[in-house]
Amino acid sequence: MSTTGTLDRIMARKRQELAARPPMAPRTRPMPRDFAQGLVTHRSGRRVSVIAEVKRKSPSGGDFPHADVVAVARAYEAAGASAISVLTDGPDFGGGLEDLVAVRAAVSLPVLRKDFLVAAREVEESAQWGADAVLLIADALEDGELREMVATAKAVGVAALVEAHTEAHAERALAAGAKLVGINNRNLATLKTDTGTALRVMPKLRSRARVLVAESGLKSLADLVAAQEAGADAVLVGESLLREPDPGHALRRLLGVKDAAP
Ligand SMILES: O=C(O)c1ccccc1NCC(=O)[C@H](O)[C@H](O)COP(=O)(O)O
Repeated sequence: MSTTGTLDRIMARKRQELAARPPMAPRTRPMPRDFAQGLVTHRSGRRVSVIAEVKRKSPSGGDFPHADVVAVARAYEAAGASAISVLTDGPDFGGGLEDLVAVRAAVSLPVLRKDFLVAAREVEESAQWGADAVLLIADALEDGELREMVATAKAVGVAALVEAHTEAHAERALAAGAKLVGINNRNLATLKTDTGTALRVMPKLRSRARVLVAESGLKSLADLVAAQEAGADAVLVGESLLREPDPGHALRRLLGVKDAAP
């Protein structure tokens, strides 16, 4: 692939980690929750859905002040989130699969496993650990890998949110069979964020994707309205909520809830 920088470094580490570990022991999968349906219920309504993210740190943002990701996820649900995104990468994001299990047990919302998956076997494992959806990064996967991982997700009944940073990679996502497409405003090679990225790319995909998600760098109700007008069903928001002392209150404010004072 042509990307260089942070994403390449993480993907190379992930490939090494996978090669060095045996397959995980089978687990009893909890009853799946419908990730896509939860995101499109607002399509005819007043606003986009929010996938609210928990993570303890990130390469671009450093440390976030909320170690208890379960408490944050509960607050997000109470504030009106439609799904929770859980970073399960340890070295760069401070998370793990135990967070996925704990968050899912604490909320009734669908849960996205946000990680840097490199093989179909990890999609199957994600389902067993209770993920209702997995993130796949088109920019970092070859066409064959992407097709196989999307097909595996379908076969095991997990939603695949296929993320791209450019229109060309979004086209590859659709060609690989993706029905849920995320446009990441953050360039994962350079970590620079431009919230205009999703606004430019999403209209070109709208008629061909079941679900469109604008991701990264979103901070205000105006950002959500712009995403909705460009065709988004949902937005994925982490850092702007996690920087606040009360992430649940921050989400209510983001959603324009009247009692959420500034
Ligand atoms: O955020 C990073 O620094 C990062 C670095 C390398 C790969 C992925 C990275 N982030 C993933 C995401 O894009 C975000 O977690 C997600 O879209 C939420 O974005 P934000 O609201 O800006 O936290």
